[in-house]
Amino acid sequence: MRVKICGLTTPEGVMAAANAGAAYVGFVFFEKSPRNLTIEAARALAVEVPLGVAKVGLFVNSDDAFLDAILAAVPLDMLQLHGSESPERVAELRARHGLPVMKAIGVRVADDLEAVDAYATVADQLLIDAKPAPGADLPGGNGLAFDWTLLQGRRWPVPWMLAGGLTPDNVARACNLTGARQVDVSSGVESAPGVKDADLIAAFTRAAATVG
Ligand SMILES: O=C(O)c1ccccc1NCC(=O)[C@H](O)[C@H](O)COP(=O)(O)O
Repeated sequence: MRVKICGLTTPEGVMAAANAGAAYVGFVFFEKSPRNLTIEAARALAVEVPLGVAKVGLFVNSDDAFLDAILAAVPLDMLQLHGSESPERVAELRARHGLPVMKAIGVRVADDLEAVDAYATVADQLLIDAKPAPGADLPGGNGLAFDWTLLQGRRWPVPWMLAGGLTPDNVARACNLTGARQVDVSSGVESAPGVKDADLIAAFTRAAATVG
């Protein structure tokens, strides 16, 4: 089981994630988010991430200039695209930056899964997340779960992660229901929006590790 802890904002949070065995740490570059990082803050965090833990930058419909500026300063290992980027834009960014790209897809009903196939041919990984409520400020990181049974029997040709409303209490059940072997969490390991809790991070990775 591989765990991604998303929306880290402090060195303590990064170390808590690494010490708990996270395979990925996520840094948010989206102004409206309580987890948003400046370039300087992100660089300071990224250089402290232990080798072997992948540093994922989360972007929402970012333009080339913004991505260029972040990538010139912050040593990221993967781009997570969490907006309405088209399959063509995913392919373009993957080629332009030479980094693997994970495309997030929001799911509320079965029809939402139709979009996944188009991205599975151009992205390196998929992030299957809950679709936010209409009018929500954030396209992700809302602590909202979706109906996990929608994923039963679904398979894609690239690795995928399950996200959306996961917590230490529900992550094992979510993985057993969906067959997920990678999970992503943000709100479920926070004591307040944007404030990661080391005990919850450790509890989350322990619970994920119980999945057979
Ligand atoms: O975390 C944010 O603030 C955020 C902002 C804009 C786009 C995506 C964002 N977060 C995505 C995630 O943290 C996760 O990939 C995923 O949505 C799960 O979040 P949560 O339900 O809070 O565990």
